[in-house]
Amino acid sequence: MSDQQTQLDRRPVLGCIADDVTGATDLATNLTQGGMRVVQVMGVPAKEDVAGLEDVDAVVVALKSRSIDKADAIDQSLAALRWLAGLGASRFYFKYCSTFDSTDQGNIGPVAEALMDELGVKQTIFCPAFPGAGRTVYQGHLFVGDKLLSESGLQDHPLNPMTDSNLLRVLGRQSKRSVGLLSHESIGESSQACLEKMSELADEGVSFVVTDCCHDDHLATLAEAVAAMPLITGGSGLARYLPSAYRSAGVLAVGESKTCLPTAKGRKLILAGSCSPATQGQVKWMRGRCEIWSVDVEALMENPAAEFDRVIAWATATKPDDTLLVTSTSSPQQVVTLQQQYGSGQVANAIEKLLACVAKTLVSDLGFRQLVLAGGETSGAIVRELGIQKLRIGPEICAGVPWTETVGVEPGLALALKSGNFGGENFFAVALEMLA
Ligand SMILES: Nc1ncnc2c1ncn2[C@@H]1O[C@H](COP(=O)(O)OP(=O)(O)O)[C@@H](O)[C@H]1O
Ligand SMILES: O=C(O)[C@@H](O)C(=O)COP(=O)(O)O
Repeated sequence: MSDQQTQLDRRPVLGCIADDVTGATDLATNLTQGGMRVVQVMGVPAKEDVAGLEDVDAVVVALKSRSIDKADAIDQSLAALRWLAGLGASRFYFKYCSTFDSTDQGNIGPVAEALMDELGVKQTIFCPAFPGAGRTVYQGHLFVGDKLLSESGLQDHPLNPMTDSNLLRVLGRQSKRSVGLLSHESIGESSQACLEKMSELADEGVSFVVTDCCHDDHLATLAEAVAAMPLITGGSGLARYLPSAYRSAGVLAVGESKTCLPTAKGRKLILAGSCSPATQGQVKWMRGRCEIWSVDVEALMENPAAEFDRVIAWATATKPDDTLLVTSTSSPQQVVTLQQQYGSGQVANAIEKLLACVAKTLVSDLGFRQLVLAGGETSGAIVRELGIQKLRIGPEICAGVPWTETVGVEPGLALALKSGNFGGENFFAVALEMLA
């Protein structure tokens, strides 16, 4: 038994590694709804840091490894795996985006491969589907609502444009492993049929299995089929059905998880760095409904300190009960122009840094305590700047986005970390009204 385990009453059943922070809360809320007690930690904690992890069923480690160099993503993911294994977890979940955000270099395939090697696992599944949020997979092709991934707006993502909807091809470019399909026919039949098909694929040397999934019943069947696998990979949809599958398999006690809204009181702040179509619509919807600062990205690139000073001066001049929204969201054409002018990494970093520094100053100097953040990379940068280490998961605002509350830091904050492409057009207002 490891030192970590001796300090815990029970071992978590499931250890999760999420490649971004909004993805982590998405996963955590789905596991919670399935009845697991879940804690989310930011980055890989120190070995001895097990506070707050007593009596949990699942622990989610939130990394910021989606758009970094693949060697670094592998190192961080392996460190997370080892820390979770040290807690006693025996099953692991690698969570990435339901829109499979990645490039030909990775990081989904290479990280999955490294985790498989570390665990001595020969086969794993790739299940990004999340029908509740409109993500389905048919014959290995990913759809967002009624559109193929490559026509859904994700083809214009600033960091990982998704221009191919065929996940077998996408993974085939990221790894030398053989990739196969578990089709909706097997999944529609039964979990036993899935196991037989996966075993056939294994005999053919297929170690990466992309799973079709058209609706929630498919996820439930798939969850049963994979309940014994040491490593599974996917979006968060499958997570909703895993707790029940684990209970049926006898590895998770019957229990319920209760969630409650965060109690932090204070000013309300929305920070949106996502350029996804959903966030663009949500920002537009807020016009006239709160005070908005649109970042002048060109001015920021020329003189970051001056743009920061302007945002803070504007925020300081607002009334104490105003809700503030600071956004850099731009149309695909504007993003391309800015990237050509300054470089995509440079623009992304400068905006993330600005929003993170604005968040820090508004929290520490102006009493903002209820924060809604839009965008995975954006949220990762802000949460890091705020020094947040653990989150308690609260009630869901929309599919995949819960309210959360910081644990163990002063001042306590209510945080909603929204995936760029999640939520209806009134998401920001709905989220904040829940706390009113
Ligand atoms: N106007 C812009 N031009 C170029 N890049 C931008 C702009 N606004 C934001 N970005 C960058 O785009 C990235 C958006 O990623 P992210 O925050 O993960 O959103 P999403 O959840 O939509 O993927 C961030 O790195 C952000 O800094
Ligand atoms: O699976 C999903 O779609 C989300 O959980 C997710 O990963 C969000 O990523 P961002 O769109 O970058 O916020």
